[in-house]
Amino acid sequence: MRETDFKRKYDNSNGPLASSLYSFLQKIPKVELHAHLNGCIRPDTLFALAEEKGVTLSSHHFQPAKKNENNQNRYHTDDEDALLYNVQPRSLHDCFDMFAEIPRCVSDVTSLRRITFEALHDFAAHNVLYLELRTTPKVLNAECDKRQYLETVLGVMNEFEQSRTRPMTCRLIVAIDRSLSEQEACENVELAIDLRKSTLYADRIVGMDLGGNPTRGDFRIVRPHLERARQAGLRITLHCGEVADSGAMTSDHDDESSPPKYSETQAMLEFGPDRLGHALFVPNTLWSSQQRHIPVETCPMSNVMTLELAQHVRGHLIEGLQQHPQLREWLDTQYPLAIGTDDPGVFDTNPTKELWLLCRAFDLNVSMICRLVEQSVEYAFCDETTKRRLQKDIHEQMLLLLQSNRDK
Ligand SMILES: CNc1ncnc2c1ncn2[C@@H]1O[C@H](COP(=O)(O)O)[C@@H](O)[C@H]1O
Repeated sequence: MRETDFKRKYDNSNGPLASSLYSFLQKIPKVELHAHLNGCIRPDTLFALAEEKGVTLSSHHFQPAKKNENNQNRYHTDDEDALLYNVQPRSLHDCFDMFAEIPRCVSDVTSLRRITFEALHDFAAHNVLYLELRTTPKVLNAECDKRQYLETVLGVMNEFEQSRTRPMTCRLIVAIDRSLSEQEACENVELAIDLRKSTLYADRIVGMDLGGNPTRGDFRIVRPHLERARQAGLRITLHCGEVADSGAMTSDHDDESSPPKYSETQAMLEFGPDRLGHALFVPNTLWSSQQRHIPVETCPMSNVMTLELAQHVRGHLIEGLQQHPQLREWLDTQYPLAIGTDDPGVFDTNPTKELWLLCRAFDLNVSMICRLVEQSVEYAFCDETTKRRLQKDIHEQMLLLLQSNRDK
């Protein structure tokens, strides 16, 4: 089948073929480079853990998804109809409220093991062949300090890989929460460096992430610790420009007598991270030509929700995504991108849904989306041998899938 035929077959936006597109996308091999462990929690697991531990969750945030009643008949109704809407409250503010509540339920090693296993299982179910999962190490209780927290997650990754006939390759990124203290940042970096000395974890821990509430904290405080991590061989990804020039220290004064404004986004670009998370508000003037090649981890559903893009179109996700501040330009200019889910449990998403939304919002055909996925392996933090093996596996699987569609 030629590319134009594919486009005709799979790009029928509101018609019954939408489900064919979804099931095709579900089968393609994928790469997930931007997922936060606690944000992956299955809603059912969260409710079960809350009950078990006697935790009352805020009813505003933790409720089953509702359909947008006003618009149920506006679009063609097919199996995929439920995917079109997300009217749950998930502004940036809402989701950080939720992030504060989840650890009250994931409060011991047993529940940490459970959410890790389930997250890995859920990614593998969408044929993710390579996963970089990130998490902020936490002290859960007297039996579980930050080191045990990370060792638990790493242990589950080992078990998961060994138990599957066609294993998903799992890697860990140790996260720093920018809203916490410098000491926390320092501890997380030292822990990541120390754990990598063990042959058990040397390959498994690949990088550090700076995340957390973008309206809090200051990159300048964390920067020396990230520098140290980089010198120790860890790769660095930064949540950057998630809100307009993030950073609590930005000066309000802009007259000639006052010192130049501190731009956190600029400082992050100058640091030269290996990848950027989100990069929603990075003015064109800030990027030097070299920085323009820093790959971006983009998370369509998360962006639609935190920027409240779908609110203006009655919760319709595709129309919401079309308002994304950067994606159209990135796709048009073939900017280096990796498509991620961010927090599948919080945003009611999964790796297939992300690709499906992207295809439908920006009129991408399946060949384009396959190319995008294949290219994103290049931005992974694993070693070169693993990358080449993955590229080969992904390419072969994609060819087989495209071939079998041609034969139908
Ligand atoms: C919505 N976009 C986002 N922007 C920034 N940080 C985010 C995030 N989504 C998640 N996190 C970070 O990941 C933590 C949850 O996973 P872990 O407890 O680390 O496994 C959140 O508390 C936040 O620090």
